[in-house]
Amino acid sequence: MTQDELKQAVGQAAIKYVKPGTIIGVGTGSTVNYFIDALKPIASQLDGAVASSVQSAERLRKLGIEVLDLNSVDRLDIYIDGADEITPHNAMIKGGGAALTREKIVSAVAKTFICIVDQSKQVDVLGQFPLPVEVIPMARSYVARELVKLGGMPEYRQGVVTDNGNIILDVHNFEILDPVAMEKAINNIPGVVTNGIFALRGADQVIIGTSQGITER
Ligand SMILES: O=C(CO)[C@H](O)[C@H](O)COP(=O)(O)O
Repeated sequence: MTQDELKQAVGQAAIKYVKPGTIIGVGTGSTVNYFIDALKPIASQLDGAVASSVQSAERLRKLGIEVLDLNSVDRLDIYIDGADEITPHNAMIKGGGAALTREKIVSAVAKTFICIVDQSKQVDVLGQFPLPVEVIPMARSYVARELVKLGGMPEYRQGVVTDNGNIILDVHNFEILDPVAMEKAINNIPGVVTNGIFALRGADQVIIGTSQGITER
């Protein structure tokens, strides 16, 4: 199976966790796009969705699913999203699609974070994928210098402005042996909105598409 077929398979596999009459949290990316497409037959049974990006919101609306403001929702049973890397302990790097801040906020509200990935996203140690950091534009150079002090090589993601009006620094050269400590350390730099390590709140469930079939843990 191709990587795209594996993404489609995990998107479909996540549908069984969507209960009629609920509001769901929906992430961002190509894997999540397959999940949204798979919602089509049950779209009318949902009470709505909270999306982590303008892109996902538009895709949900095309299916007739009402997209709600997070401020009008006090609980989400599930949040479904992809990842750029995931460890056996369910710590992740996210933000390849620049939606990391909203992803972190919406997932924080959800009771269960279900991560859907193809097998290529599995790693033992986070950091091969450059770590996205969302930064207030005026703090870009300062934050970049602080990230160098932490051992990283930040690269400005040219031409990208997040849904929140900020910029992204992609940090190369990190070997993230303690994801919780690193997540906190980077978030402590003034000017950082958030970083793409999801370890303080990792995934609760993971659906993995492999060439041998779907596995869950
Ligand atoms: O964090 C994300 C977007 O900000 C995505 O979940 C992550 O980049 C994975 O994307 P894809 O499913 O396209 O491989």
